[in-house]
Amino acid sequence: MKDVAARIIDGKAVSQKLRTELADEVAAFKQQTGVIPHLAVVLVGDDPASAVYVRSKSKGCEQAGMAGSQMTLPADTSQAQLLELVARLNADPQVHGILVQLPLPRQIDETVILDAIDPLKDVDGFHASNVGLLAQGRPRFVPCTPLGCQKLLLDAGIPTSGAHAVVIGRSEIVGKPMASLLVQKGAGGDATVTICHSRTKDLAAVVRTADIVVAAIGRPKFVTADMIKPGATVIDVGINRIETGLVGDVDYGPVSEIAGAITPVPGGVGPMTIAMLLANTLLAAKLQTQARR
Ligand SMILES: Nc1nc(=O)c2c([nH]1)NC[C@@H]1CN(c3ccc(C(=O)N[C@@H](CCC(=O)O)C(=O)O)cc3)C=[N+]21
Repeated sequence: MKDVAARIIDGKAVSQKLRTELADEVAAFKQQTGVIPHLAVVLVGDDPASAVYVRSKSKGCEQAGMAGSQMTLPADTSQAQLLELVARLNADPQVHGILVQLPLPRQIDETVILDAIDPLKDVDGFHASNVGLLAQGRPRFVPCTPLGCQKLLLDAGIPTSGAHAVVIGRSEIVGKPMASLLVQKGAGGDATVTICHSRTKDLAAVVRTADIVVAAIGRPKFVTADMIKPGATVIDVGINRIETGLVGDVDYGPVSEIAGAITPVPGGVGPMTIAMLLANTLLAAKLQTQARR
């Protein structure tokens, strides 16, 4: 047993640092090109939690010296109407990044919408061509949450090369791209990667072999202390709103007594997601400014 509490990986602090660096890069880009990077965020429906994220995204843009705009469509918007808005944003040379907030109402097929976004404006990295580029090891836009997790590991000096990383969850937006990043050659990669999911046999035994655990299941306190090898690094991607407030996918108290390092919720991965979205918006502006010359 390990009796020293884990090091807390402070995602809020790391994201602040990255956002300050980004603001300098944005200023230099504006000076060189006269172009102001612009992120357009589209929200369908009036889910209050989504509205809060959407506002923090456009606020983040302004803090970094970029432009943020948001469009809210009614919950009964049709797929055709949303496609029309996406086409308009695709054609707008002032807009460099487009984010359509997920989940979408049931009458709209998410993959149809995501694949309609211009891949050079796809700051979420969810378009099939960006997914393919990441899988091929030549990433363009990498999904913000897994990219933020990788940056946290790098910033905290957690070695990934040769480490056994276990990703719990096989979603297209976190689990799969996270595994791609960790297995890739180079810094923040070179890990031996296992993906666990709801059909995995003896998941606890697999997770117990991990040097790095990335929990992206979407179930509150799913990862318990008995699943963690002493000294392992635990990255908690979960954002679960329960009666007692916001909790992650990790049973934080007990796990933090076993782990070597751990991300809290809130203040861990969440703020990094926003920072990566802003970084991807600058990348989008750069790609489009080059493309037009
Ligand atoms: N197209 C699309 N792209 C997304 O990136 C996307 C999305 N749809 N739909 C919803 C999820 C969720 N998401 C979060 C981002 C930041 C925090 C975040 O900053 N959380 C803070 C606290 C938040 C709070 O207190 O409510 C934290 O963890 O410290 C959380 C969740 C992005 N998402």
